[in-house]
Amino acid sequence: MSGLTASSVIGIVGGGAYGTALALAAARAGREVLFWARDAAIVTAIRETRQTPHLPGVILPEAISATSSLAALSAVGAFVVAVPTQSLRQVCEGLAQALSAGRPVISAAKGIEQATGLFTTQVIAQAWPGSPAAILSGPSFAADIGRGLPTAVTLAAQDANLARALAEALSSSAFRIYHSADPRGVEVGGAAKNVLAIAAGIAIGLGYGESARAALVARGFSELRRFGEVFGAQGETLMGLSGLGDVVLSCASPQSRNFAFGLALGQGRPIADASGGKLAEGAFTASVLARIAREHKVEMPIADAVAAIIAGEIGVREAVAGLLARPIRAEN
Ligand SMILES: NC(=O)C1=CN([C@@H]2O[C@H](COP(=O)(O)OP(=O)(O)OC[C@H]3O[C@@H](n4cnc5c(N)ncnc54)[C@H](O)[C@@H]3O)[C@@H](O)[C@H]2O)C=CC1
Ligand SMILES: O=C(CO)COP(=O)(O)O
Repeated sequence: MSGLTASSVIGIVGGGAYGTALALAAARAGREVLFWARDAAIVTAIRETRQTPHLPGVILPEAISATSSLAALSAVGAFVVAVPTQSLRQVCEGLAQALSAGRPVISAAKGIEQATGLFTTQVIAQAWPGSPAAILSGPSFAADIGRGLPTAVTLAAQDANLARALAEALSSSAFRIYHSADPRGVEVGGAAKNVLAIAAGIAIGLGYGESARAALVARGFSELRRFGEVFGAQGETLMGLSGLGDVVLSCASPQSRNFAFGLALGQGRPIADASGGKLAEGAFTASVLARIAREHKVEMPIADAVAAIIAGEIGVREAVAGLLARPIRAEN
């Protein structure tokens, strides 16, 4: 069904932290891996030292070969694309120009495309027509995967058999992949959790404490669930690894770049340098998430507040005061 065989090479597209971690995971699953990075320095570093600055201290096995040529990926059996959501279309268009279509493409990006409001599997379907799209998402820091710590994620595709084949091909004892036929549910969780993690970081940065964080996480998850329902996401998916699981991880740990970005905002850092140069996907997804919610008349006050803060329309204290002043209502 997937065309994958035991000897299929896995192509990892995206030279950053998560691409490197997923290359390692695939190699640990017994796969030969072709790792594509735009940045030639990353390719050289891997070839010469078996290391990259994105996962310091981790030695990459020989099963991982690195290249900066898209054409070199021609023999790959399935692709994993691990680039920022807002770059996904451009990268997939590049793949479409360089290679024939038809092989599965797994998105590892967590976000919504700003210009179109599309989820990442929809972007892949448009940018590389004829290549079945899947999504891999769930609570998993690249550094944890790099260290071989136990991690579990969800891989979803509309075709349940494809999702199962891909999950089996990439799983190992330390990196367990559950499969699902609810890609939209998985994508909603991954995109919305980043916005929620920024909100949780802001609350902690402001010194509002753990009770406030728990309240935000619970009310934010309620928003995520309402949003997911509009897109036909299954409740079990939203309550699973890619939804609740990733909300729990990302809202709890400064290791999350989104949480750390919110923390810095709460501590008074200006928006322009609060991310410390790191990718905080939620900062790009907040406005489009809030916009789509408004269009579908889904109430998402926490996402709205994060979007307004990032747009510079409101300060963090004012935003929290606005949330606390909302009318008392039934919990659901
Ligand atoms: N780092 C992590 O722990 C996790 C990251 N993710 C997701 O993975 C995606 C990528 O994140 P990271 O790898 O962590 O980010 P990163 O910032 O470490 O790396 C991003 C990579 O994408 C490349 N890139 C950006 N635009 C490109 C373009 N137009 N063409 C080619 N390459 C381009 C950059 O050169 C860089 O190598 C994000 O959506 C993130 O939410 C998901 C789970 C965990
Ligand atoms: O998605 C992640 C963990 O599941 C990584 O979170 P950050 O992108 O916030 O670092």
